Amino acid sequence: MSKASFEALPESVRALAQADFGQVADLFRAAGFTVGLPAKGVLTVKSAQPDADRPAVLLSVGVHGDETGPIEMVAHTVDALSRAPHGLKVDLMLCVGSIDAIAVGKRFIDADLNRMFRLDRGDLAATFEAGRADTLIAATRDFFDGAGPRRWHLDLHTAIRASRYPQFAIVPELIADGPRNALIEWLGQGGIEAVIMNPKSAGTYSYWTAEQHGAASSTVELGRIGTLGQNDLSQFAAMSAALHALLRGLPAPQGAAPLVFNTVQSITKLSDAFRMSFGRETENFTPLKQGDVIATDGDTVYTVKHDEEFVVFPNPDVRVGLRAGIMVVRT
Ligand SMILES: O=C(O)CCC(=O)N[C@@H](CCC(=O)O)C(=O)O
Ligand SMILES: [Zn+2]
Repeated sequence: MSKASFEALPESVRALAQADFGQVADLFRAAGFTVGLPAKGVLTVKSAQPDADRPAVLLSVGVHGDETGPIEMVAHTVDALSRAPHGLKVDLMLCVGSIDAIAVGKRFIDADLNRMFRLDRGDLAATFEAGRADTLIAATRDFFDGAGPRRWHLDLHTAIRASRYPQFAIVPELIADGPRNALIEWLGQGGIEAVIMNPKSAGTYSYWTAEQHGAASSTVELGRIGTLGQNDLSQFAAMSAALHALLRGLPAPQGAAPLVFNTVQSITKLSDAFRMSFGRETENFTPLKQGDVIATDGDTVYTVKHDEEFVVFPNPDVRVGLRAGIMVVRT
C-alpha cells in the first residue's frame, strides 16, 4: 500500500497496524488501570486490584499480515473503549501478531507464524517467525499466569478464499464443555455461522492458549483477506457488537447458533509432489462425495471417507510438513 493511502487511514487503524499503543495505553493508564507493554505489538490492560472473578481476554489480530479486516475492526473497538475506559470489565491483552508482515501486506515474512505454537518446530525453528512466536508465547504466559479461571482467546483472521459460510470459527475440542459451549454460543451471537471442532494442534495460537492456559479459544475467520482501509466493515457488525459487549461485561446481542462440524481428516503436504484434485479457488465448505480424491502426494492418496465431507483451507502452497487442508462433516 502506498504511503499516501496509509496516511489516509483513520489514526486508530494506522496505530494498530503499526502496533503503536501509545495513546491507548495513556488513556487506560490515566483511568487507573495497570498497563503493560511487554513486547512490541502487545498491550495489557489490567484492573489495578487483582480480581480472580474478572475474565482475562486475549484478542489477537494480524497473525497473518494480509488479514487486515480484523485489524480495522479491533482498532475501532479499542479506540472507542479507550475513550470510555471505565467501561472495560475484563483484563485485556491485545496482540498484533506479524507486525513486519502487516507492513508489507504479506501473510508472513519467512514462514507461517500460526504454525509455530508447538514445542517441536522442526525446520521451522530457524525462521523469522519462530522468534516472534517465542515472544508471544512468553507474553501470553505472563498474561494468563495471573488470571482467574475465566479465560478467553479470540484470534481474529480472514480466509484466503471465499467460504460458503463467510464467517466461521475453529474451536479446539479439548476446551471443557462449559466454557466451550459458552464460547460457541457467543460466536453465534457474533455472527459466526459455522464452527469447526479441532481435535489436534496444527501449531496454531488458539490451540496453544486452550492447551497450555485453559482458555476458551478460537480462531475466528471473518470473511476474506483484503487491503487495509478497503474492508467492508459492515460485514463485521455482529462480531463488533459481540466484542463490545464482551469487553464491557454485557450480554451479547442475540444470534443464531452456529452449525457445528467435526474435523475428520487433516491433509498434510508430505512432499513437493503434493497435488490437490481441485483448484486453488475452491470455496471453503465445498462438499465432496465418498471416494472422491482430495489430493495425491507420491504414493499417498487422500480420499473422502464419509458419505460427504467438506473441504476447508485447501492450500497446496504450504511448506512440506504442514497442513494443506482439513475435511469436516456436520455433527
Ligand atoms: O484461508 C486459509 O486457507 C487460511 C486462513 C487462516 O489463516 N486460517 C487459520 C486457521 C487456524 C486454525 O486452524 O485454528 C490458519 O490456517 O492458520
Ligand atoms: Zn489467518
